[in-house]
Amino acid sequence: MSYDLILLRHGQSDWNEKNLFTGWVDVPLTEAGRAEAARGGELLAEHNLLPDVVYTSLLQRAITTAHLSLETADRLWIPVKRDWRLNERHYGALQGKDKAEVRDQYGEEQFMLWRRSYDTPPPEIDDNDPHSQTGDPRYMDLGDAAPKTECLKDVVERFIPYYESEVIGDLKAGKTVLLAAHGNSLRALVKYLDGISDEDIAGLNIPTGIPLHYKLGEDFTPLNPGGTYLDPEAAKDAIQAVANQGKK
Ligand SMILES: O=C(O)[C@@H](CO)OP(=O)(O)O
Repeated sequence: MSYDLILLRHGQSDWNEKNLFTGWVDVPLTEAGRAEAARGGELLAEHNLLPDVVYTSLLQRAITTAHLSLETADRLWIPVKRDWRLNERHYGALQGKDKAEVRDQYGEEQFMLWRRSYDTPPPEIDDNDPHSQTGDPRYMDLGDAAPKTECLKDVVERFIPYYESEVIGDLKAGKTVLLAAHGNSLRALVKYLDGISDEDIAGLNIPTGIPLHYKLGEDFTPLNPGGTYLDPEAAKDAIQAVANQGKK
């Protein structure tokens, strides 16, 4: 018995293109990002990995990516489950800031600590910051639990319990699950699936728009550790591009 789980980071967003820290800011896909999403759907169809259910975050770049890929794969009709727990990591006071400028201002070490360390969150975002989510109706139910910054550990702590209680149930029922989410929320899940250490996860980057297939065994651990990118060549270059962000 095995289970099919597909992780899909959204296609390029406006702020990926501009090299800005994004987090919970709800920016749209670029035209290139929309094309990546459609190509993602083609890859699903080519590999006969047709999702039976899709999970998305509450952010339009993941929602649109899921929609465009499912449209291409002719699976627009499947059930959709959306939850804030799949959201990108909240980037705190860095949201809206230029990555290269932050790196120049604070230095490489602090930049990488904020960006990739497991447990050092950026400073909290101020409620009056134009990029704060305070008052956003989609997070009203969260009340005081709504984050104002997060490190990767915080994402693991919100996302993994949800994965275990919701997603595993669908997998158990024999459904092929597509999870359309974000660079850091998917890093949190990959850390958990592959048992990556707090230190080593710093070196793992996920490219936009390329489906990553995990075949899970009976105990829901990967039969193909690290997963399999459906377009491995494109993934290699794209992973390097994410790693180099902030460099000039
Ligand atoms: O800005 C962000 O929200 C994320 C993903 O684009 O960036 P990074 O890869 O630097 O964590």
